[in-house]
Amino acid sequence: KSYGEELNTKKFPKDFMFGAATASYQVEGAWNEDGKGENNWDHITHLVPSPILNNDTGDIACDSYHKYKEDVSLLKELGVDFYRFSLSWSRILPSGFDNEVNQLGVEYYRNLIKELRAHNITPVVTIFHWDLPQTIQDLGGLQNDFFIDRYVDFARVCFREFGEEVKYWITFNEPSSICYLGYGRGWLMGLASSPGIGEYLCDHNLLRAHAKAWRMYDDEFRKSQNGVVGISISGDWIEPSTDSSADLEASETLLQFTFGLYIHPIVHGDYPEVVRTNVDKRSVLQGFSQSRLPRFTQEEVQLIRGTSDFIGINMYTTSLVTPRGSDNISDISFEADTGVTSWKPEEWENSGSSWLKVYPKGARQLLKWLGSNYKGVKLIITENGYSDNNGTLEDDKRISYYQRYLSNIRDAMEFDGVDLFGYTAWSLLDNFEWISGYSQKFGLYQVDFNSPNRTRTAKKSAKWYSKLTRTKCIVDDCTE
Ligand SMILES: O=S(=O)(O)CCCN1CCN(CCO[C@@H]2O[C@H](CO)[C@@H](O)[C@H](O)[C@H]2O)CC1
Repeated sequence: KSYGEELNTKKFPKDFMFGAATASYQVEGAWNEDGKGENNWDHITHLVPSPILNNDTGDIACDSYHKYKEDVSLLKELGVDFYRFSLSWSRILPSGFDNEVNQLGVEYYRNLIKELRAHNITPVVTIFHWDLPQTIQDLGGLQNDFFIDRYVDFARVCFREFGEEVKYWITFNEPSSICYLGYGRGWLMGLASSPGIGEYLCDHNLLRAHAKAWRMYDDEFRKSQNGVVGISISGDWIEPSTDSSADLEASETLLQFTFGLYIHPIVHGDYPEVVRTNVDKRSVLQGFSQSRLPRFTQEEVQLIRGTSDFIGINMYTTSLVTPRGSDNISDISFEADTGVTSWKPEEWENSGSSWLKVYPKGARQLLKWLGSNYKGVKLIITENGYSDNNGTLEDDKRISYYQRYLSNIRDAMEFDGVDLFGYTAWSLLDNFEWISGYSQKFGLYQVDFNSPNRTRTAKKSAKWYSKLTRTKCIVDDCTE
């Protein structure tokens, strides 16, 4: 049974920021309008046969490209301090390269940002949330170090075009989903999977691209624009399946392979010890003359260290872990490199997503682990939310999920000294849930995908959230 059910703390500090999030490919639609170029998701969802459930596509999605003013009115109704959204690279740079800037694409984001600021809502902009120009994916995408400078070129265009109004930037959304799922298991990017090899090339290039973009902002834009640049890291809290030392060590190992793989280089400069050692050792045993995990040069270690003004955390759920029984050395994969096996017990509380089991205590444990491993790093929850499959307006389960998770998050701040400055609900709207299509609903607002109007309707959770943003209180009455 998941624990952390009791609501200890219920009230957030008055300056704590609450927001809501979406992502470009999941809500915008207008996939080929006003000069936008094709991206990997246009490509993947148009494959025949399609790998997407029900052959769903983001061709229209929530039609936020045309309905962004309505979206902002919903955000106003929610009373959020900020709105986290992402930029479609191929809407701004149709060829993927900075040889041609699509002014209509730039205008769309300019108008959205203007509308937000007119309603006193702070824009929090994710530069890359998984939609990659197909031209760059065709060149190997993030597995090719050619990607690094293409990304920095794109980031420079974003800072230049929007940086006067945008002060919060996120370079990448969920490196592990991009690299491990995208190139390791062929899920999110090109469907060509390269477990244990392509995914590490992706990690290595993504970290260097992030660092170069942060340095470029620091050198060329920070003085005049005075913003902050971070990154959003996702992963499960990894709970030892027993309190044996082997399980405790297995938990630490998997946390280092999921969170540490990205945050350790950004904070300390290089990969975590256990990641380096495990992959190097297994690569040698497998006959590789070079480790499958590339090495940073000393110069790159200096380049990457200290390249984040904050760390965003996307948290949803928890996994149990234990060491793997034996090591089949011919198994070239991330999972084998970790040396552990993780799972989610059947009996844990469900959601509308098989991978999302409800385990509120994990929220506190994860923040505590991050706070103690990366002292002095400012944290913000850039995604947390709950799915169902029917999009019901009477979404009491979503409210309960949010209350229990938020209380545990508040506990981490109150009792574990975690330095957290904001929280983001995923998502503002029901939207395109990647290869699950529209079958999983995460929105505070229901979207009617059968109507050409893509009608938005407030769920019960939207009314609850709009009270939370104003009272900072997660229950009806906080006068304890
Ligand atoms: O069981 S499997 O291993 O075969 C599938 C695991 C797939 N999950 C999907 C969710 N993702 C993190 C959350 O992903 C995030 O959260 C939202 C909800 O998913 C997305 O809509 C956002 O775009 C994304 O940022 C981690 C990987």
